[in-house]
Amino acid sequence: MTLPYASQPAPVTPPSGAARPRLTFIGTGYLGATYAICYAELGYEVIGFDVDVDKIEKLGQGQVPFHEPGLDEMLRRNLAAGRLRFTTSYQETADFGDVHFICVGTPQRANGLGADLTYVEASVTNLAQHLTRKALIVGKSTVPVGTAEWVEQLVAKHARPELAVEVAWSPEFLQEGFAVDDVMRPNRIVVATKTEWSNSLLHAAHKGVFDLAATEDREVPVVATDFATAELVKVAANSFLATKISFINAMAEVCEVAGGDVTQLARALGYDPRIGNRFLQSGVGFGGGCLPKDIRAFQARAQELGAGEALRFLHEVDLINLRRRQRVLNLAAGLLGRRFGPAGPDLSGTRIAVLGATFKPNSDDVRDAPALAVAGMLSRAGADVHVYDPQGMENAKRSLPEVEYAKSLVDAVADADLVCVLTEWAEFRNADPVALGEVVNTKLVIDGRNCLDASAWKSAGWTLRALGRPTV
Ligand SMILES: NC(=O)C1=CN([C@@H]2O[C@H](COP(=O)(O)OP(=O)(O)OC[C@H]3O[C@@H](n4cnc5c(N)ncnc54)[C@H](O)[C@@H]3O)[C@@H](O)[C@H]2O)C=CC1
Ligand SMILES: O=C(O)[C@H]1O[C@H](OP(=O)(O)OP(=O)(O)OC[C@H]2O[C@@H](n3ccc(=O)[nH]c3=O)[C@H](O)[C@@H]2O)[C@H](O)[C@@H](O)[C@@H]1O
Repeated sequence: MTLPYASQPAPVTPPSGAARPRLTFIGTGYLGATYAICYAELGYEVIGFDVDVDKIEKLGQGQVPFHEPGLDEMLRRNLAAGRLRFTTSYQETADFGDVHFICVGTPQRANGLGADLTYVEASVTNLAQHLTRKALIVGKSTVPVGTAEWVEQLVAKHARPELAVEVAWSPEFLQEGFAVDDVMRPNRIVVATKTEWSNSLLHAAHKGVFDLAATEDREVPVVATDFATAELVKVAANSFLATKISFINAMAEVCEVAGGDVTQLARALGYDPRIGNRFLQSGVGFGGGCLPKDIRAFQARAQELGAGEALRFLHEVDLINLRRRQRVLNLAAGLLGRRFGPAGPDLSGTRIAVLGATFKPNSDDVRDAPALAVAGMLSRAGADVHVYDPQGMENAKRSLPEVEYAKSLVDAVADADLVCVLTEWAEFRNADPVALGEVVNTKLVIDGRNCLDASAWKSAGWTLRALGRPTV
């Protein structure tokens, strides 16, 4: 059963008796910590819970354990105001919350394409076992369709029946790097509730967002739907975004052989409002903790449900995307005049600067980052690789220890035979090609994100190859 959501549901008294529902966010990674902090900023009393003791200690001391613009100051302000705290205690969390948002990771399974739901199972089971009064558990993690019903069964099995604990689903669409604004000013909220009570309570839990929108003369569209649709909206959205990126990268492949310029092609496409100009930035492809794993998990789930054929194109989307990484390796080898053996190109004796490690700028997230993947491929081909990233160095060192890490952009490019710009940080876009030209061995650059001013680099004497564009 689906219930109307946006249209002023009846007021509800939260089980804690507080005026506004008390919120908990279970899993304080990129999603949960951002939510906990932003909802405290909106005036809610909030607990962030995680099993990772280090993370919780850091957050409690006012340090956001990842890079997200605007979040640090907001964390400290809300800790000081007493609206926000962090804990590793399920009991404290269960005793406090009226609405518990499940924000734990759902990574790709180690032995397959599907989503690993271990953390969802552990967090829901433990929370349910510790509840001592009625509460609403809301799934926010990205999950395979059918998970919400399974979570309901877990809750029924592990929570005391007389508490009548309820489950709702509300997937999340925030983009790292814009997370604060995306949470405070979402472009839509999708909810799936099954009773008047959960509908009213979830509305109250989102009211801060609606109130903020009203003060700014905006509205937040709400789509109220059933569990399955809510789960599917999320993976459909990420699949669409991934497809759009792979579409333009497929065009880049064709431009490369036909002599076209994919950036001009994208610009021309984007003026058509039916297509739109966003997510048409071609380059080394998409990465991160979500798009790659979500399109794979979606295919795996569709296969299980007998609809594998419908999503076969997502396999192609994935392949186009992964080919971009290989393309940078092959281009590097070609530009450096290296031979291709049966195991790929031999880059031994070359020194290559890789600028960028994170999956995109304004983030320190290196999960499935194309830049770091290419750095690894270049290194395995024998190159002496020096990586520099403004924010991602610590995570990158843990993820890919076998390459060198430079202290600065200039250190990275010093004596390089080739520079590869693989994440479009402003520091790289605005770098002075004249100054860099003085420290490199050869003025050869691959623009893996179509982010450099080609004419400025050319005037400074560089040979620049951008993916999907003619050489300058
Ligand atoms: N990162 C993003 O921008 C977005 C992520 N999502 C989805 O949100 C979910 C979380 O993603 P991230 O925050 O990026 O992952 P993350 O890996 O940064 O954070 C997950 C957190 O869950 C914690 N955790 C694991 N087991 C737990 C347990 N039993 N109890 C409590 N905490 C536990 C981990 O310690 C970690 O801190 C995923 O399903 C993801 O697909 C959805 C939209 C945006
Ligand atoms: O489910 C999630 O976690 C999130 O995944 C993505 O957000 P995010 O991973 O933060 O990053 P995006 O900005 O979408 O970028 C993803 C990747 O695509 C690449 N990209 C993006 C846009 C583009 O035009 N071209 C392109 O190659 C980026 O460099 C990056 O590697 C979605 O945009 C969010 O809506 C979603 O909530």
